[in-house]
Amino acid sequence: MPTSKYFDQCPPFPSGVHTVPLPKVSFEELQNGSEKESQLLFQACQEWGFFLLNLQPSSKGNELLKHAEQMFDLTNETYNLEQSVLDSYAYKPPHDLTGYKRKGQLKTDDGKMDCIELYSINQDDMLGNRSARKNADTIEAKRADVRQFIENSHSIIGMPPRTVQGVRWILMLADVIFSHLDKQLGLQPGTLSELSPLNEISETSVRLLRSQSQLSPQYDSISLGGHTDIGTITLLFNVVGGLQILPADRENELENWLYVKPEPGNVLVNIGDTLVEWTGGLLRSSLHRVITAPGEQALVARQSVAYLVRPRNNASMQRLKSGTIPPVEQGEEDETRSVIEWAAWRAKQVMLGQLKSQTRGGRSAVAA
Ligand SMILES: O=C(O)CCC(=O)C(=O)O
Ligand SMILES: [Fe+2]
Repeated sequence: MPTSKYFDQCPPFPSGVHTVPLPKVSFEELQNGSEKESQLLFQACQEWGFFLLNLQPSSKGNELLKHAEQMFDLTNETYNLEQSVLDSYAYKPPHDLTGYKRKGQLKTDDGKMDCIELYSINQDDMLGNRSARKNADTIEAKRADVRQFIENSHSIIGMPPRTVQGVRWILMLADVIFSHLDKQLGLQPGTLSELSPLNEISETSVRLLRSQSQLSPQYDSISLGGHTDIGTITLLFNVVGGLQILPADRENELENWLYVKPEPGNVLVNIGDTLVEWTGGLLRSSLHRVITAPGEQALVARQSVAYLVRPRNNASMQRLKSGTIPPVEQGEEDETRSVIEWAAWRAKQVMLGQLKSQTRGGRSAVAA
């Protein structure tokens, strides 16, 4: 979530709604190599597939919060554009998900249509790894800010920063998270980072999301249907509530979903399906969705910013090998497709209704 500026502008998250007791992991402790924090992170990735990462008081963490705030400003500027202008940057599913998706184009769990707008910005476009796309003017004007957001986020997750002005901070986050996951999974240091380098083509994106305020809120209205993220890891910044997680052992019924309470100074981190595949189901990718914000928060527009990390397109989906990751057993099929082939197959399965989004993974580790 960004710094408190955006929190101060909206009504408080109400008490009395059911929230997920998500573990809070300290980024500074992870940077310092704390084994306790490393284990907390790993357990959260197994039990919930989600955790809150407290970016304060780390200076690198605070830098990321400032960049996230710039992305919130960019979201505001972009959604202030005329509808016809936004529509001229429309995404082209299923092959090209970069660009703008207006509300009402996706079916939600209850058979109704979504009410969220998305604008996806392609990482390679921002970093210059592929020829530049023409994005909305607001985004074109802020290419340097977006690059900076990507670089800083990436470094927090786990990719060696490249000397591209701006993008480095988001990448730093990834570096830290992946190095702890490498350790807990018994992988060689650098394994996960090397699968997602910034200078190789991937489907990684920065997504700006917005749903409008409601005058007479319908609290059970689903803005974005239940799904898991397809990539490795997602960093999600939000201020207004509405994000919900379905705990692993629960049926998909309204009362079973739990809200995530946005916390100033924190970023929400979640595991995607690729890490479930690579770890033979050791890590969990949880079903989540967006519903009308609770209480008075429904009366204001809701925006969020997601950094959705995908591995390089030519990486393999094959299970990683270590003393901790369960080996492929007899009768089990090992995945041999590349990241890009697997993603295309999966998108097709979902479109044909043959693959239902559901929580996956969370299996116990083998004794090392
Ligand atoms: O807006 C949110 O809080 C969630 C967005 C999300 O889950 C996604 O973009 O994949
Ligand atoms: Fe998601």
